[in-house]
Amino acid sequence: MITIKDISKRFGKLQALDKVNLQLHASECIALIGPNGCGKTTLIKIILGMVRPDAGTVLFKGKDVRNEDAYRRQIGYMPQIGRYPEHMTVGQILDMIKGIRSDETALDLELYDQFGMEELLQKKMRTLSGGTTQKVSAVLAFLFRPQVLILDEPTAGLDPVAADLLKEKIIKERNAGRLILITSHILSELEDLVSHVVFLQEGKLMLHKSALALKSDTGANSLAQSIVHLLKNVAT
Ligand SMILES: Nc1ncnc2c1ncn2[C@@H]1O[C@H](COP(=O)(O)OP(=O)(O)OP(=O)(O)O)[C@@H](O)[C@H]1O
Repeated sequence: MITIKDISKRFGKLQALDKVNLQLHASECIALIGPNGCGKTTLIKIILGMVRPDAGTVLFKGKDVRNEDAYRRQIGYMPQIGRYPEHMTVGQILDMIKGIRSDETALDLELYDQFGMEELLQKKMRTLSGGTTQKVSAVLAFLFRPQVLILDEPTAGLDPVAADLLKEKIIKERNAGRLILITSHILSELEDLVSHVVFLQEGKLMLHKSALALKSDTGANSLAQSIVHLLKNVAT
């Protein structure tokens, strides 16, 4: 569904991404992992058209995304830190985004209900805790039933109950055939979610493998263990 071809990006002297190639398909849940600053968020933002690559192309369902905006409607994005107009209420934010979309899709209100958004509608964004702001971001990412979900550290700041609800939702959407790209430093939480692992280091693609192959190659019992194995081997 998404093809990343020879993508490179520099910020001044820093090579944030170096000729990255990837093919991502429907029904996959891909963990995008790697050390701080390895280029994960930059890659996500290039897929979303928020950052322009210096070289290379992104294809969405075979079409080059350059100069094309419509594909973004098919992607739900949950940023690492959601930034919203501070003076607006949760209800106003939701109404505004529904208004911008104005399409006929029946909304997915599952997380809206589970996260108790109804009780928060009158609250101004600036009064929300970090975790509650994350809940608003999660609700928005899933609301329009996108075919692709890009979740950047989605459970960071969520309480354990909310994190569990979000994980259940991710599994449900993966099973319904969506493509899910997720970054997380909490390896144990990827265990039940992930079908494939993409590992970046210093902007380079070091590995793209199925979770099953990774476990059998490393002889580890869990995905978390095999990723630790991988990180240690790369570090030495
Ligand atoms: N707009 C920018 N201007 C300058 N440098 C940038 C910019 N955006 C990212 N970088 C740099 O590019 C590198 C990759 O950043 P990126 O945010 O993609 O890393 P990451 O893998 O998502 O890190 P983390 O795990 O900490 O979230 C970092 O060194 C970062 O400082």
